[in-house]
Amino acid sequence: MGLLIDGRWHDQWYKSSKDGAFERESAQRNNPLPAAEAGRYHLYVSLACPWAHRTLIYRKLKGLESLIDVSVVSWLMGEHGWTFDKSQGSTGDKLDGIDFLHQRYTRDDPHYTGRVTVPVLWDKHEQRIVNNESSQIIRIFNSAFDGLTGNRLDLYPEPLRAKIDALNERIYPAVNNGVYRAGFATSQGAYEAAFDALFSELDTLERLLDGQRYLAGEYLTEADIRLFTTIVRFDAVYYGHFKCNLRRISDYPNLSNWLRELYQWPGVAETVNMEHIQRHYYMSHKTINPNGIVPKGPLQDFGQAHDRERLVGKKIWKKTGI
Ligand SMILES: N[C@@H](CCC(=O)N[C@@H](CS)C(=O)NCC(=O)O)C(=O)O
Repeated sequence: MGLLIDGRWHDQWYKSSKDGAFERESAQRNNPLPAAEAGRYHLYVSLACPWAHRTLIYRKLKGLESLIDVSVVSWLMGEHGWTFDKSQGSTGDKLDGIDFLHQRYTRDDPHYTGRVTVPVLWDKHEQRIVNNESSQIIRIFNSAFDGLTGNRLDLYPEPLRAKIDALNERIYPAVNNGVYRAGFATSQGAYEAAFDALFSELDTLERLLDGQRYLAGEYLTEADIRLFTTIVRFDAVYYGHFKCNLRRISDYPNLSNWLRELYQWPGVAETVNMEHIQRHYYMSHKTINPNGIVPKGPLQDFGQAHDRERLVGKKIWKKTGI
């Protein structure tokens, strides 16, 4: 794993702050979509990555599969960062067969400095990265192509935006990024702070989901998708590999039933790849798992019946006009 400095690749582990806390670099490409066109954009993802996973779910739910093709990187993020090694689960780079994702970044900017992350939304016409921030790519997918697809589903409906924003603001630091802050901490204090904030938020979410079907109420929204991609990885990876082991998700009845409902949502299960997920984390993070042994468990079946029908659910909000 590493980063680009002035367009040159350097193999380097994450730097943590003085007190041992992990700090995630902000995404550097935050552009809106230039124009909605079928076939113009290409999506780069890792099937292991929770941030990239959000974009894959949106691509399914919003009917974008025939408009936006995808290249999947290999599960192993080693000395060259993300690669297109087909022997390690990659599809290869479908655009021009590059070997490493960092080559895509330097094609955008030959002097790029920063981490080379997924997801990436690439513009084939302009030969540049439109956006590499998942929270923005999913907003683009939520509406930009509606005129082409006729898809009216709205995961960020106007009347629920304030609620969704407030949920995201809590859940991102404590849970989505919180598991990484626990796993990549390099001091006991930083680890414990992340651990405590994580389980305090999971306890709050467990209570919230006791009385309502989804995070923002009766509709499935962006807030649920963003949380889902972390929760579905939790027991298999974060519990052990990142030492988030106060409780498993399977110890939380509401969270685990909510997880199953989302997993069983049409199209979602096809976006979950446990082989990529487990291999990526355990094989790539050599500082925390030096021998790269991948655990065989736990036994999980997200296809089991859930009990969420006991609560009122209205599925996904539908836009009235496009
Ligand atoms: N803010 C970004 C974060 C993306 C991110 O950190 N992705 C990880 C994979 S899970 C990555 O590519 N890491 C490579 C690195 O940091 O070197 C987003 O949400 O899109």
